[in-house]
Amino acid sequence: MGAEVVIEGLTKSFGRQTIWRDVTLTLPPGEVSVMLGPSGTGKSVFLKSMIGLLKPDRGKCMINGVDIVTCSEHKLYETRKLFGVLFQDGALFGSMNLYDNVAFPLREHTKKSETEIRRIVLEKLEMTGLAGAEKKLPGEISGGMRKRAGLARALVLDPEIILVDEPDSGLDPVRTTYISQLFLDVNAQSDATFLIVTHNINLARTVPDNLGMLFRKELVMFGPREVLLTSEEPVVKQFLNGRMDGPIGMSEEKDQAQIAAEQAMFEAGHHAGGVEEVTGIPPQMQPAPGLPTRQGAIRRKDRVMQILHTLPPAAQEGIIESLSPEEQERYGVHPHRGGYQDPPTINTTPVAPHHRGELPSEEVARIPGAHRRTQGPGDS
Ligand SMILES: Nc1ncnc2c1ncn2[C@@H]1O[C@H](COP(=O)(O)OP(=O)(O)OP(=O)(O)O)[C@@H](O)[C@H]1O
Repeated sequence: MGAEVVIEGLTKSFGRQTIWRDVTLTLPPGEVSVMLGPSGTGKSVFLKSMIGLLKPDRGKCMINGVDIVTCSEHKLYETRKLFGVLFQDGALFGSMNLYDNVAFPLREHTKKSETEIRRIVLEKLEMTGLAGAEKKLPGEISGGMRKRAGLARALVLDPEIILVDEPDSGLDPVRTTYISQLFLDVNAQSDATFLIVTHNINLARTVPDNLGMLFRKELVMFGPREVLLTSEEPVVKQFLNGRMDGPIGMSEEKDQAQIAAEQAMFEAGHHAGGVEEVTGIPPQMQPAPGLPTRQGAIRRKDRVMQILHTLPPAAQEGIIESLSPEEQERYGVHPHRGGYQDPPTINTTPVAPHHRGELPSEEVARIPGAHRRTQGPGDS
Protein backbone atom coordinates (compact mmCIF):
# COMPACT_ATOMS: atom_id res chain seq x y z
CA MET A 1 0.00 0.00 0.00
CA GLY A 2 1.17 3.54 -0.73
CA ALA A 3 2.21 5.86 2.07
CA GLU A 4 -0.11 8.36 3.70
CA VAL A 5 1.06 11.99 3.53
CA VAL A 6 -0.11 14.28 6.31
CA ILE A 7 0.48 17.98 5.74
CA GLU A 8 -0.23 20.44 8.54
CA GLY A 9 0.02 24.22 8.46
CA LEU A 10 2.58 24.21 5.65
CA THR A 11 3.69 27.71 4.64
CA LYS A 12 6.19 28.76 1.99
CA SER A 13 7.60 32.17 1.09
CA PHE A 14 10.39 33.42 -1.12
CA GLY A 15 11.75 36.48 0.65
CA ARG A 16 8.71 38.66 1.35
CA GLN A 17 6.49 36.89 -1.18
CA THR A 18 4.23 34.33 0.49
CA ILE A 19 3.40 31.58 -1.99
CA TRP A 20 0.84 29.75 0.18
CA ARG A 21 0.19 29.57 3.89
CA ASP A 22 -1.30 27.13 6.39
CA VAL A 23 -1.92 24.33 3.93
CA THR A 24 -3.40 21.35 5.79
CA LEU A 25 -4.47 18.18 4.04
CA THR A 26 -4.02 14.41 4.07
CA LEU A 27 -3.29 12.33 1.00
CA PRO A 28 -4.92 9.02 1.84
CA PRO A 29 -2.76 5.98 1.05
CA GLY A 30 -3.23 4.52 -2.41
CA GLU A 31 -5.76 7.16 -3.48
CA VAL A 32 -5.38 9.49 -6.43
CA SER A 33 -5.55 13.19 -5.55
CA VAL A 34 -5.45 16.21 -7.85
CA MET A 35 -4.46 19.76 -6.87
CA LEU A 36 -5.88 22.48 -9.09
CA GLY A 37 -5.02 26.14 -9.11
CA PRO A 38 -4.60 29.08 -11.47
CA SER A 39 -1.12 29.64 -12.92
CA GLY A 40 1.38 30.92 -10.42
CA THR A 41 -0.50 29.79 -7.30
CA GLY A 42 2.45 27.66 -6.29
CA LYS A 43 1.45 24.14 -7.31
CA SER A 44 4.96 23.22 -8.47
CA VAL A 45 6.43 24.82 -5.34
CA PHE A 46 4.05 22.61 -3.35
CA LEU A 47 5.33 19.42 -5.03
CA LYS A 48 8.95 20.47 -4.56
CA SER A 49 8.28 21.19 -0.88
CA MET A 50 6.80 17.71 -0.44
CA ILE A 51 10.03 16.05 -1.51
CA GLY A 52 12.27 18.44 0.35
CA LEU A 53 13.70 20.18 -2.75
CA LEU A 54 12.35 23.42 -1.26
CA LYS A 55 12.17 24.12 2.45
CA PRO A 56 8.85 25.41 3.79
CA ASP A 57 9.02 28.18 6.42
CA ARG A 58 6.83 26.29 8.86
CA GLY A 59 4.41 23.40 9.15
CA LYS A 60 4.79 19.66 8.83
CA CYS A 61 4.85 17.15 6.02
CA MET A 62 4.71 13.70 7.62
CA ILE A 63 5.51 10.58 5.62
CA ASN A 64 5.74 7.25 7.45
CA GLY A 65 6.33 9.11 10.71
CA VAL A 66 9.11 11.34 9.29
CA ASP A 67 8.57 15.09 9.08
CA ILE A 68 10.48 15.99 5.94
CA VAL A 69 10.47 19.69 6.90
CA THR A 70 12.62 19.18 9.99
CA CYS A 71 14.29 15.78 9.56
CA SER A 72 18.02 15.24 9.07
CA GLU A 73 19.59 15.18 5.60
CA HIS A 74 20.07 11.43 5.97
CA LYS A 75 16.37 10.82 6.77
CA LEU A 76 15.37 13.11 3.92
CA TYR A 77 17.56 11.13 1.51
CA GLU A 78 15.98 7.87 2.72
CA THR A 79 12.41 9.25 2.60
CA ARG A 80 12.89 10.61 -0.91
CA LYS A 81 13.33 7.04 -2.11
CA LEU A 82 9.62 6.53 -1.40
CA PHE A 83 8.79 9.08 -4.11
CA GLY A 84 8.57 8.78 -7.85
CA VAL A 85 8.28 12.15 -9.57
CA LEU A 86 7.08 12.83 -13.10
CA PHE A 87 8.19 16.32 -14.09
CA GLN A 88 6.44 18.33 -16.83
CA ASP A 89 8.83 17.42 -19.65
CA GLY A 90 9.76 13.98 -18.32
CA ALA A 91 13.18 15.42 -17.32
CA LEU A 92 15.00 12.79 -19.38
CA PHE A 93 18.73 12.92 -20.14
CA GLY A 94 18.87 13.92 -23.81
CA SER A 95 22.03 11.94 -24.58
CA MET A 96 20.79 8.63 -23.13
CA ASN A 97 18.38 6.25 -24.83
CA LEU A 98 15.12 5.35 -23.07
CA TYR A 99 16.56 2.13 -21.65
CA ASP A 100 19.46 3.94 -19.94
CA ASN A 101 17.20 6.79 -18.80
CA VAL A 102 14.82 4.35 -17.11
CA ALA A 103 17.71 2.28 -15.70
CA PHE A 104 19.39 5.38 -14.25
CA PRO A 105 17.78 5.42 -10.75
CA LEU A 106 18.43 1.67 -10.36
CA ARG A 107 22.11 2.06 -11.25
CA GLU A 108 22.38 5.15 -9.05
CA HIS A 109 20.50 4.00 -5.94
CA THR A 110 20.67 0.19 -5.86
CA LYS A 111 23.27 -2.54 -6.14
CA LYS A 112 21.13 -4.63 -8.51
CA SER A 113 22.82 -6.67 -11.23
CA GLU A 114 22.43 -5.63 -14.88
CA THR A 115 20.27 -8.74 -15.41
CA GLU A 116 17.89 -7.65 -12.66
CA ILE A 117 17.95 -4.05 -13.93
CA ARG A 118 17.05 -5.28 -17.41
CA ARG A 119 14.06 -7.20 -16.06
CA ILE A 120 12.75 -4.16 -14.18
CA VAL A 121 13.37 -1.66 -17.00
CA LEU A 122 11.63 -3.82 -19.59
CA GLU A 123 8.71 -4.41 -17.21
CA LYS A 124 8.22 -0.65 -16.63
CA LEU A 125 8.60 0.15 -20.33
CA GLU A 126 5.97 -2.49 -21.09
CA MET A 127 3.69 -1.08 -18.36
CA THR A 128 3.88 2.39 -19.91
CA GLY A 129 3.34 1.19 -23.49
CA LEU A 130 6.96 1.72 -24.57
CA ALA A 131 8.06 -1.85 -25.22
CA GLY A 132 10.35 -1.84 -28.26
CA ALA A 133 11.29 1.86 -27.91
CA GLU A 134 14.22 1.31 -25.55
CA LYS A 135 16.89 2.35 -28.09
CA LYS A 136 15.22 5.67 -28.97
CA LEU A 137 16.67 8.96 -27.79
CA PRO A 138 14.31 11.44 -26.06
CA GLY A 139 14.69 13.81 -29.03
CA GLU A 140 13.38 11.16 -31.41
CA ILE A 141 10.03 10.56 -29.72
CA SER A 142 6.80 12.51 -29.19
CA GLY A 143 6.00 14.58 -26.10
CA GLY A 144 3.49 11.95 -24.95
CA MET A 145 6.10 9.19 -25.24
CA ARG A 146 8.60 11.33 -23.32
CA LYS A 147 6.10 11.68 -20.50
CA ARG A 148 5.47 7.95 -20.48
CA ALA A 149 9.23 7.34 -20.37
CA GLY A 150 9.45 9.79 -17.45
CA LEU A 151 6.71 7.79 -15.74
CA ALA A 152 8.53 4.49 -16.41
CA ARG A 153 11.64 5.99 -14.82
CA ALA A 154 9.61 7.27 -11.84
CA LEU A 155 8.32 3.71 -11.28
CA VAL A 156 11.55 1.69 -11.25
CA LEU A 157 12.18 2.04 -7.51
CA ASP A 158 8.57 0.95 -6.77
CA PRO A 159 7.58 4.27 -5.18
CA GLU A 160 4.90 4.50 -2.52
CA ILE A 161 4.05 8.06 -3.54
CA ILE A 162 3.94 9.33 -7.12
CA LEU A 163 3.95 13.08 -7.76
CA VAL A 164 3.02 14.36 -11.20
CA ASP A 165 3.54 17.96 -12.33
CA GLU A 166 1.12 19.09 -15.07
CA PRO A 167 0.88 15.86 -17.07
CA ASP A 168 -1.16 17.63 -19.76
CA SER A 169 1.42 20.31 -20.56
CA GLY A 170 2.19 20.13 -24.26
CA LEU A 171 -0.29 17.29 -24.87
CA ASP A 172 -3.54 17.35 -26.81
CA PRO A 173 -6.76 16.39 -24.95
CA VAL A 174 -6.75 12.83 -26.30
CA ARG A 175 -3.13 12.15 -25.26
CA THR A 176 -3.93 13.73 -21.89
CA THR A 177 -6.73 11.21 -21.42
CA TYR A 178 -4.39 8.36 -22.40
CA ILE A 179 -1.83 9.41 -19.80
CA SER A 180 -4.63 9.80 -17.22
CA GLN A 181 -5.68 6.23 -18.00
CA LEU A 182 -2.09 5.17 -17.45
CA PHE A 183 -2.04 6.79 -13.99
CA LEU A 184 -5.13 4.85 -12.96
CA ASP A 185 -3.69 1.63 -14.42
CA VAL A 186 -0.42 2.14 -12.54
CA ASN A 187 -2.36 2.94 -9.38
CA ALA A 188 -4.38 -0.28 -9.76
CA GLN A 189 -1.20 -2.32 -10.16
CA SER A 190 0.92 -0.61 -7.50
CA ASP A 191 -1.55 0.88 -4.97
CA ALA A 192 0.79 3.92 -4.80
CA THR A 193 -0.50 7.24 -3.49
CA PHE A 194 -0.80 9.80 -6.31
CA LEU A 195 -0.77 13.59 -6.26
CA ILE A 196 -1.21 15.25 -9.66
CA VAL A 197 -1.03 19.03 -10.04
CA THR A 198 -2.77 20.37 -13.10
CA HIS A 199 -4.97 23.05 -14.68
CA ASN A 200 -6.73 20.44 -16.74
CA ILE A 201 -10.45 20.46 -16.08
CA ASN A 202 -11.23 17.15 -17.80
CA LEU A 203 -8.57 15.38 -15.81
CA ALA A 204 -9.76 16.97 -12.58
CA ARG A 205 -13.36 16.00 -13.25
CA THR A 206 -12.80 12.38 -14.18
CA VAL A 207 -9.57 11.01 -12.70
CA PRO A 208 -9.09 11.65 -8.97
CA ASP A 209 -10.59 10.33 -5.77
CA ASN A 210 -9.85 13.67 -4.07
CA LEU A 211 -9.65 17.20 -5.39
CA GLY A 212 -8.10 20.32 -3.95
CA MET A 213 -7.58 23.86 -5.11
CA LEU A 214 -5.01 26.53 -4.28
CA PHE A 215 -6.02 30.17 -4.69
CA ARG A 216 -5.16 33.47 -3.02
CA LYS A 217 -2.20 31.89 -1.28
CA GLU A 218 -4.41 29.35 0.50
CA LEU A 219 -5.89 25.94 0.08
CA VAL A 220 -9.48 26.76 -0.91
CA MET A 221 -10.70 23.21 -0.45
CA PHE A 222 -9.45 19.67 -0.32
CA GLY A 223 -11.63 16.61 0.00
CA PRO A 224 -13.50 13.89 -1.87
CA ARG A 225 -13.94 14.85 -5.54
CA GLU A 226 -17.68 15.25 -5.09
CA VAL A 227 -17.13 18.23 -2.75
CA LEU A 228 -15.36 20.41 -5.34
CA LEU A 229 -17.41 19.17 -8.27
CA THR A 230 -20.66 20.26 -6.60
CA SER A 231 -19.24 23.37 -4.94
CA GLU A 232 -21.06 26.70 -5.27
CA GLU A 233 -17.89 28.57 -4.33
CA PRO A 234 -17.39 31.17 -7.12
CA VAL A 235 -13.67 30.59 -7.58
CA VAL A 236 -14.17 26.82 -7.87
CA LYS A 237 -17.10 27.15 -10.30
CA GLN A 238 -15.21 29.67 -12.43
CA PHE A 239 -12.14 27.46 -12.61
CA LEU A 240 -14.03 24.24 -13.38
CA ASN A 241 -15.80 26.01 -16.25
CA GLY A 242 -12.80 27.97 -17.53
CA ARG A 243 -14.74 31.24 -17.64
CA MET A 244 -13.70 34.88 -17.33
CA ASP A 245 -16.55 35.90 -15.01
CA GLY A 246 -15.47 35.24 -11.45
CA PRO A 247 -12.75 36.13 -8.96
CA ILE A 248 -9.81 34.82 -11.04
CA GLY A 249 -8.36 37.46 -13.37
CA MET A 250 -5.82 37.58 -16.19
CA SER A 251 -2.71 37.59 -14.03
CA GLU A 252 -3.95 37.55 -10.46
CA GLU A 253 -7.11 38.01 -8.44
CA LYS A 254 -9.37 40.86 -9.54
CA ASP A 255 -10.17 43.99 -7.57
CA GLN A 256 -13.75 45.20 -7.07
CA ALA A 257 -13.50 47.81 -9.86
CA GLN A 258 -12.43 45.21 -12.40
CA ILE A 259 -15.15 42.79 -11.29
CA ALA A 260 -17.80 45.53 -11.69
CA ALA A 261 -16.50 46.60 -15.13
CA GLU A 262 -16.43 43.01 -16.37
CA GLN A 263 -19.85 42.24 -14.93
CA ALA A 264 -21.29 45.15 -16.95
CA MET A 265 -19.57 43.77 -20.06
CA PHE A 266 -20.99 40.26 -19.56
CA GLU A 267 -24.47 41.64 -18.81
CA ALA A 268 -24.26 43.55 -22.09
CA GLY A 269 -23.87 40.18 -23.84
CA HIS A 270 -20.11 39.64 -24.06
CA HIS A 271 -19.31 35.89 -23.94
CA ALA A 272 -17.49 34.98 -20.72
CA GLY A 273 -15.75 32.10 -22.50
CA GLY A 274 -15.57 28.52 -21.35
CA VAL A 275 -18.29 25.99 -21.72
CA GLU A 276 -21.85 26.65 -20.67
CA GLU A 277 -21.96 25.82 -16.98
CA VAL A 278 -20.82 22.23 -16.74
CA THR A 279 -22.27 20.93 -13.51
CA GLY A 280 -22.59 17.63 -11.75
CA ILE A 281 -20.30 14.72 -11.12
CA PRO A 282 -19.21 12.73 -14.16
CA PRO A 283 -18.31 9.08 -13.63
CA GLN A 284 -14.73 8.46 -12.56
CA MET A 285 -12.37 6.77 -15.05
CA GLN A 286 -11.53 3.17 -14.19
CA PRO A 287 -8.43 1.01 -14.69
CA ALA A 288 -8.31 -0.79 -18.04
CA PRO A 289 -10.23 -4.09 -18.18
CA GLY A 290 -8.21 -7.03 -16.90
CA LEU A 291 -6.25 -4.98 -14.34
CA PRO A 292 -6.77 -5.46 -10.61
CA THR A 293 -9.44 -3.43 -8.81
CA ARG A 294 -7.96 -0.30 -7.26
CA GLN A 295 -7.44 -1.04 -3.56
CA GLY A 296 -7.29 2.70 -2.89
CA ALA A 297 -10.78 3.08 -4.35
CA ILE A 298 -12.12 0.31 -2.11
CA ARG A 299 -10.60 1.89 1.02
CA ARG A 300 -11.82 5.31 -0.13
CA LYS A 301 -15.41 4.17 -0.26
CA ASP A 302 -15.32 3.17 3.42
CA ARG A 303 -13.40 6.30 4.36
CA VAL A 304 -15.76 8.66 2.58
CA MET A 305 -18.84 6.90 3.95
CA GLN A 306 -17.46 7.43 7.46
CA ILE A 307 -17.21 11.22 6.91
CA LEU A 308 -20.30 11.46 4.68
CA HIS A 309 -22.37 13.36 7.25
CA THR A 310 -19.70 16.08 7.45
CA LEU A 311 -19.88 16.85 3.70
CA PRO A 312 -22.14 19.41 1.98
CA PRO A 313 -25.54 17.96 0.93
CA ALA A 314 -24.87 18.04 -2.83
CA ALA A 315 -21.63 16.10 -2.34
CA GLN A 316 -23.45 13.58 -0.15
CA GLU A 317 -26.04 13.02 -2.84
CA GLY A 318 -23.38 12.58 -5.51
CA ILE A 319 -21.53 10.02 -3.41
CA ILE A 320 -24.68 8.04 -2.59
CA GLU A 321 -25.75 8.03 -6.24
CA SER A 322 -22.35 6.70 -7.28
CA LEU A 323 -22.86 3.58 -5.13
CA SER A 324 -24.37 0.42 -6.56
CA PRO A 325 -27.74 -0.68 -5.06
CA GLU A 326 -25.87 -3.40 -3.12
CA GLU A 327 -23.42 -0.85 -1.71
CA GLN A 328 -26.28 1.50 -0.78
CA GLU A 329 -27.83 -1.42 1.06
CA ARG A 330 -24.55 -2.30 2.79
CA TYR A 331 -23.96 1.29 3.94
CA GLY A 332 -27.62 1.80 4.79
CA VAL A 333 -28.10 4.86 2.55
CA HIS A 334 -30.55 5.77 -0.21
CA PRO A 335 -30.51 8.39 -2.97
CA HIS A 336 -32.44 11.41 -1.77
CA ARG A 337 -32.69 14.09 -4.42
CA GLY A 338 -33.32 17.67 -3.43
CA GLY A 339 -32.34 17.85 0.18
CA TYR A 340 -30.19 16.85 3.06
CA GLN A 341 -30.81 13.47 4.56
CA ASP A 342 -30.17 12.23 8.04
CA PRO A 343 -26.69 10.89 8.61
CA PRO A 344 -26.75 7.18 7.86
CA THR A 345 -25.71 4.42 10.16
CA ILE A 346 -22.73 3.13 8.31
CA ASN A 347 -21.48 -0.43 8.26
CA THR A 348 -17.92 0.16 7.16
CA THR A 349 -15.00 -2.20 7.35
CA PRO A 350 -12.67 -0.94 10.10
CA VAL A 351 -9.64 0.86 8.71
CA ALA A 352 -6.46 1.32 10.75
CA PRO A 353 -6.56 4.91 12.11
CA HIS A 354 -3.12 5.83 10.72
CA HIS A 355 -4.19 4.66 7.27
CA ARG A 356 -7.60 6.22 7.14
CA GLY A 357 -6.35 9.47 5.66
CA GLU A 358 -9.44 10.95 7.22
CA LEU A 359 -9.74 14.69 7.17
CA PRO A 360 -10.83 16.53 10.27
CA SER A 361 -14.31 17.71 9.34
CA GLU A 362 -13.30 21.38 9.54
CA GLU A 363 -10.68 20.75 6.83
CA VAL A 364 -13.00 19.00 4.40
CA ALA A 365 -14.11 22.22 2.82
CA ARG A 366 -12.16 25.30 3.79
CA ILE A 367 -12.61 28.66 2.15
CA PRO A 368 -10.23 31.49 2.99
CA GLY A 369 -12.01 34.36 4.65
CA ALA A 370 -15.25 32.45 5.00
CA HIS A 371 -16.04 30.01 7.76
CA ARG A 372 -18.09 27.30 6.15
CA ARG A 373 -20.19 25.47 8.64
CA THR A 374 -19.74 21.78 8.11
CA GLN A 375 -22.98 19.89 8.23
CA GLY A 376 -23.22 17.61 11.20
CA PRO A 377 -25.62 15.06 12.59
CA GLY A 378 -29.01 16.62 13.23
CA ASP A 379 -28.41 19.61 10.91
CA SER A 380 -30.98 20.13 8.22
N1 LIG B 1 13.07 29.19 -6.54
C1 LIG B 1 12.24 30.21 -6.55
N2 LIG B 1 12.60 31.41 -6.09
C2 LIG B 1 11.76 32.46 -6.05
N3 LIG B 1 10.46 32.41 -6.46
C3 LIG B 1 10.02 31.23 -6.95
C4 LIG B 1 10.88 30.07 -7.01
N4 LIG B 1 10.15 29.04 -7.52
C5 LIG B 1 8.91 29.54 -7.75
N5 LIG B 1 8.83 30.83 -7.43
C6 LIG B 1 7.63 31.68 -7.51
O1 LIG B 1 6.56 31.00 -6.88
C7 LIG B 1 5.33 31.30 -7.52
C8 LIG B 1 4.58 30.01 -7.81
O2 LIG B 1 5.27 29.27 -8.81
P1 LIG B 1 4.82 27.82 -9.29
O3 LIG B 1 5.68 27.48 -10.45
O4 LIG B 1 4.82 26.88 -8.15
O5 LIG B 1 3.32 28.08 -9.75
P2 LIG B 1 2.33 27.07 -10.46
O6 LIG B 1 1.03 27.15 -9.73
O7 LIG B 1 2.99 25.72 -10.57
O8 LIG B 1 2.18 27.76 -11.86
P3 LIG B 1 1.94 27.13 -13.33
O9 LIG B 1 0.60 26.51 -13.25
O10 LIG B 1 2.00 28.32 -14.22
O11 LIG B 1 3.08 26.14 -13.54
C9 LIG B 1 5.67 32.09 -8.77
O12 LIG B 1 5.44 33.45 -8.50
C10 LIG B 1 7.16 31.85 -8.95
O13 LIG B 1 7.78 32.95 -9.54
